[in-house]
Amino acid sequence: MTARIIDGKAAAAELRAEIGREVAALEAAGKPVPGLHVVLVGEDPASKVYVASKEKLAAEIGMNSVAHRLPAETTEAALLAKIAELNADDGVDGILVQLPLPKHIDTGRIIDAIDPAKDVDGLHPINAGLLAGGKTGLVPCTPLGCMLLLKQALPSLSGLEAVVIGRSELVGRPVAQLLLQADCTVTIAHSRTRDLPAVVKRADIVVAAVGRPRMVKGDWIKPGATVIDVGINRMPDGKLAGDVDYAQAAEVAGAITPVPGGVGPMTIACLLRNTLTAYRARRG
Ligand SMILES: Nc1nc2c(c(=O)[nH]1)N[C@@H](CN(C=O)c1ccc(C(=O)N[C@@H](CCC(=O)O)C(=O)O)cc1)CN2
Repeated sequence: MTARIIDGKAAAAELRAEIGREVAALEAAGKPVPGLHVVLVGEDPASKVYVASKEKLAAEIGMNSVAHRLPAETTEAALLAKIAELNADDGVDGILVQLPLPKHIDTGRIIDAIDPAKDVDGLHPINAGLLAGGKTGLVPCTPLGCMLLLKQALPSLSGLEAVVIGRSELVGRPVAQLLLQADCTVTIAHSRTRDLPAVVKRADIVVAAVGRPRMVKGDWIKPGATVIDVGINRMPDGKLAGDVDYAQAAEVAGAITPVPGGVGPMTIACLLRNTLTAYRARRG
């Protein structure tokens, strides 16, 4: 069997175009356009690329897109002051602080300072709590992207066995909550899970979010399963690899996301969707 490729690049382009039409309709009605503000601290090369991409794609669909680039030596107090300024600005609908932050800054303290109504990353404890309670707040972008791809790939998720590998606050935990909301039977596997291959083998849906290149092997996958690979690992040759051994898994799975071109592009499209959601919740 050769798996169907789930094309995240195409799905993301379609989602951005749809949001762009909604932004154009707001503008045509004489309303302000949504404002997305992304904060980058320091010079991490990958973060610089992601922030530039967020800035460009938000502007491309007509949003008011602003990137705040702060030096690596920025203090926690200065970053908190920047967030307070953005929280208080009525023209700001979405605030995202690019992660990882430099080590001298406490990430939790920064996330907690963002107005939950503007937290388009969905990481604030209020939004995480709403998600854990099965309610709708702002949902983290990558998990939201995984769900949109799964809903596109499968006729129904109800009753399916889902195994999420990884328990991070950014991906593993929220995607597990979303799968539960979609009536899947969910297992969160992690570094202490015993016999991980056997756990993964019973899954109809596998979401790999561990950050270890090609860790999930083809013979771990149940024939016909849907595989969502969240890993984006830069290899010594400069190429990207996912957390799943794609060549092996594609021989067994029913459908699979590639890396690059799978979940990654959905992350930014979902950020734009969250910005529009935050705008509508605040401004109608
Ligand atoms: N505050 C946040 N920080 C980070 C998040 C996040 O959701 N919020 N996620 C990642 C980085 N990220 C967005 O910020 C991101 C990662 C990957 C992609 C993407 O489109 N990847 C492409 C490949 C790009 C490449 O060549 O490097 C793909 O997979 O096809 C977009 C956004 C960590 N930080």
